[in-house]
Amino acid sequence: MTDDTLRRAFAQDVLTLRQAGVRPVVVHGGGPQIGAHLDRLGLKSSFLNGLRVTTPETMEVVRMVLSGKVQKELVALLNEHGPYAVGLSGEDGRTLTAVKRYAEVAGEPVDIGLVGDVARVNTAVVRILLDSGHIPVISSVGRGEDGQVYNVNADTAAGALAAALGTRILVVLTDVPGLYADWPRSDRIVDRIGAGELERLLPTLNGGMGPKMEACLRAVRGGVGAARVLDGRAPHALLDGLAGVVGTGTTIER
Ligand SMILES: Nc1ncnc2c1ncn2[C@@H]1O[C@H](COP(=O)(O)OP(=O)(O)O)[C@@H](O)[C@H]1O
Ligand SMILES: CC(=O)N[C@@H](CCC(=O)OP(=O)(O)O)C(=O)O
Repeated sequence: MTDDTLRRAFAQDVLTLRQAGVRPVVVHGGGPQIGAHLDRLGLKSSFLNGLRVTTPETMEVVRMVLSGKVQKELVALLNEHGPYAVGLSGEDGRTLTAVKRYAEVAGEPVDIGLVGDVARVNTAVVRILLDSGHIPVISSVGRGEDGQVYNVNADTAAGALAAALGTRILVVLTDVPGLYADWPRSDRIVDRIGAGELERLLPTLNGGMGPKMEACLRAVRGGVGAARVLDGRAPHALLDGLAGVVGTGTTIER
């Protein structure tokens, strides 16, 4: 999403899917864009368990960048060929109700501020948009029942939405070719993995792969047909991945 050519190829893929009768829902993050904006403001930020430690000041930037910048750019790109895409924050229509999430270090919970997990999904507005032929584009910001706005990891938001909508497939685009079997070594990619095996593997995963695989697990456990982690650095990764081009990514099966 930080490379214009890749972003355009992604938008084309989404539009091609829509034209083919698929009803895509786009959930986006924007970690690098948030990082760049925090730098510009001279604000420091750090990650724990792949999650950004989020102060109220950081939250303001996260919300602004995700719902105000990354989302609007993506919507504009999708709408170059027609009035298809509609941007929604997880806050809108109470799509994502969040609950405070803690990191875990040595089995102990660690407070990482305004980071949220998805407690509940309200699919009403998303379904209205899908039924009217639109492409919902959703940012991973949620509101808690406590009135607080929470920073939700984009993979977490996508996994929860996929399960709530009962989608056929969850596709996760990232910056590696898939799940490395022997991380930090990168010579072997896991082709496919079942939910049970992934659950056992989950505590050993670090960095952003933790929330990503947890989201895939949540999706398939929640009834989604399959989840696929694909290398978003390859142009048209989305269409190639769905077409089952051999050697692409990691598939998480029920
Ligand atoms: N087993 C693993 N396989 C692949 N990547 C891993 C693994 N463990 C940790 N990672 C890290 O997770 C990163 C992907 O997560 P993240 O940075 O959150 O991506 P995104 O921004 O796409 O959500 C990779 O770039 C890699 O550094
Ligand atoms: C809690 C948490 O870590 N939130 C993420 C939200 C954006 C995101 O997930 O963006 P990517 O998909 O580009 O990583 C963050 O603040 O970076």
